[in-house]
Amino acid sequence: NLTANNKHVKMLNLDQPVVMGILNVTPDSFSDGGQYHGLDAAFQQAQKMVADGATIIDIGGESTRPGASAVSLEEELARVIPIIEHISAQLDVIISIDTSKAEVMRQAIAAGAHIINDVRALQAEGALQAAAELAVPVCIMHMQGQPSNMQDAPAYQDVTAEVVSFLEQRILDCVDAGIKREHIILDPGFGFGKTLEQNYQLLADTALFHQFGLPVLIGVSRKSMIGNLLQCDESQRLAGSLACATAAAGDGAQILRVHDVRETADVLAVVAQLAKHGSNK
Ligand SMILES: Cn1cnc2c(O)nc(N)nc21
Repeated sequence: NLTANNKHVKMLNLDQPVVMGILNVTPDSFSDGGQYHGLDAAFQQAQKMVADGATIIDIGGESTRPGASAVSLEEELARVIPIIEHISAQLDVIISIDTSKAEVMRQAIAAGAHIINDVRALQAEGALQAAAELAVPVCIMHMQGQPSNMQDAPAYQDVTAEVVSFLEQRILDCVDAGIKREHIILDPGFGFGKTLEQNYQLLADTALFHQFGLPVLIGVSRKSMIGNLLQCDESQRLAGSLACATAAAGDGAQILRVHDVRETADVLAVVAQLAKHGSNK
């Protein structure tokens, strides 16, 4: 169990897989197209995701889709702090801040966020120290390259072995920096410097990421690994996303980061029910 920050002590019980609802407050987010840019619209979306079964709301002010451009600190803060304050005051839900910037981490936690979600695994200036000082759960994710170039030519000898060993080393770096080991959440980083085949290899290998005894977060919702396979745009990727969620949950993933909360929560309920009946194979 991950205890969120002392501001609102919330227990994140991961005995069963939980849904993390995506709340992009960016004008170019690849799926919502920034329709939640306004505070009220964003809050209503958060409210709906909580009602639909989201245990965590992941708030991001800088799009990390392939080719996305960087966002200034001021702009990112302006996008995320108001909505964090609003959700923290009005909803009983765990809030994660999707950011790589140390200052955004600090201000987001001060504003009521409980978890740090960093696609750059705390590699930016001051991020490791900030996460250690804030003493909250933190998700570290593997990315090859940067959003601006990661999909140009992803290359691995053995994608799973290399992602596993990156996370293994990053855990050591985090612990050395003073982060409690039990506060760390691991994420293979689907779509972050991986080809379609490499993404499916990682998904097939989900169970291997449990070797560290830490929660595993999976984010495949509506991604190109589904779109390129099915040749469809984001609005047509629900079935593919749910198939991936089913596979990941079946392999013990604890947190699923998704756009379609209701449908994913239903999938997890069925997977949990099925898991109660050990097979007789
Ligand atoms: C912000 N973001 C986009 N995709 C993601 C993924 O797969 N994992 C995590 N932790 N964050 C993500």
